[in-house]
Amino acid sequence: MAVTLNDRHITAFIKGHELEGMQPLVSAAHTKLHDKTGLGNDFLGWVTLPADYDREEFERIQKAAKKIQSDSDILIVIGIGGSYLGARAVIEMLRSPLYNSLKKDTPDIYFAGNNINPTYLNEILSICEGKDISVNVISKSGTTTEPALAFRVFRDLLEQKYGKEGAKGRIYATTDKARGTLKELADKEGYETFVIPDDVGGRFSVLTPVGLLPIAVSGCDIKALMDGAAAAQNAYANDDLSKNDCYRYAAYRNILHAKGKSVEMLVSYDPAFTMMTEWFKQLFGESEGKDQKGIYPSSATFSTDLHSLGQFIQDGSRVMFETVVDIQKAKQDFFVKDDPENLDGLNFLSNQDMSIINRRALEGTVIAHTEGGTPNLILEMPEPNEYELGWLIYFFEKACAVSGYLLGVNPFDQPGVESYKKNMFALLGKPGYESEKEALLKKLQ
Ligand SMILES: O=P(O)(O)OC[C@H]1O[C@H](O)[C@H](O)[C@@H](O)[C@@H]1O
Repeated sequence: MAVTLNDRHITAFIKGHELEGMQPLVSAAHTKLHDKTGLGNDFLGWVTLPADYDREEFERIQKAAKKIQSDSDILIVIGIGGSYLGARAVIEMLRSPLYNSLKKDTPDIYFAGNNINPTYLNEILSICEGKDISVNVISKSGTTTEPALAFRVFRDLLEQKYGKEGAKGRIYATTDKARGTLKELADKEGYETFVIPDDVGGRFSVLTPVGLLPIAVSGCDIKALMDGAAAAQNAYANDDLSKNDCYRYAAYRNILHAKGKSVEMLVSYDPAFTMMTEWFKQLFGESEGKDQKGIYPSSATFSTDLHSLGQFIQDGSRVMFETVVDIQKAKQDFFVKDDPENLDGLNFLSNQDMSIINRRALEGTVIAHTEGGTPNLILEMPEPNEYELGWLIYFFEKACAVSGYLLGVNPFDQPGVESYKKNMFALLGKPGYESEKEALLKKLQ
């Protein structure tokens, strides 16, 4: 079954001819993407990846996942940004945000190297005490500070615990095929390595070994994930806006942006989807937010955030639109029983599944927010399974690329990320940054 765009509620904000007017622009973006003639055309490997991924490496991923499942209580996944968010997002969505606390026969999974907070690191280390551990260190560049620092700590821990030879059999490195410090280290130490293809940027890499190894360790069916993405690749291969939901979503975003909607809120009614919204924020934020342009990607999980951000969405500055991911089937439902005494006055909710109550919350909110002046697009995902999620991931990746081209930016670079790094390195005294240090220190006085 397919992920589909329900655009019924957008008609209050966008007229038919506005969408028709976008067709030539969308077709031009489509051609750039498929003929590889647009900005950033070195980074288009993800477009056909679901069909042409490396099958031999895929087998190795599944073998490594089985080994980790059989010899480890805990898998530490070290990475940041595109080398972190996708794996965590898929595991939380398909297994559970409470994955580590569930009764299960797969290892616990902790994510490290996604911040520089010492307390967080210490807490993970103490959880590891007395447990068998494997480590998957992930970095495309192989030089990112946060994961490199965390890996130094966990490499040391594994070598202390298992000896150099034992540690070697428990460390898996996912990185560039040839370049970077991590690749050199992995080759020198003899770790098993997995390759992030040159032409797939970090934020588009969840369907490469970056995401696939940790996701497989959690017990998800990575073949079905890839099959869903491949189905989406087929479904969105035609540029006709009336038949291509992915492109229609990109076009609507662009029209709304031109009408002053500068914030998109990705919303779901399932806490398991919350990390998917974090993945979405990197994907769209780094792809579109440049040259002083772009829609600011934000997120909310309802009904939770209806009790915090709901007021603003209904009634605050009219700067945002919502994209609601409507996951139409709950993994597990809960039957709300009748209470003969009805002391809490809740019998109007009883004798039905809780998912129905959640659905009424969605329906009521979509109408309220739309009437309040916040446009709502709805993405219907029939079931929370591997196939559908693979489809949804590809949907967002392709929509993001087309949106970026419609906006006139290079969706595949992230030059703005370097500024803070330069300052941080200078302040920490990294060799090569000496001249900047003094000037920065003066600014801090
Ligand atoms: O995979 P890595 O090379 O370690 O990069 C991890 C992340 O860090 C960078 O600063 C970029 O802004 C991200 O796009 C990237 O996903």
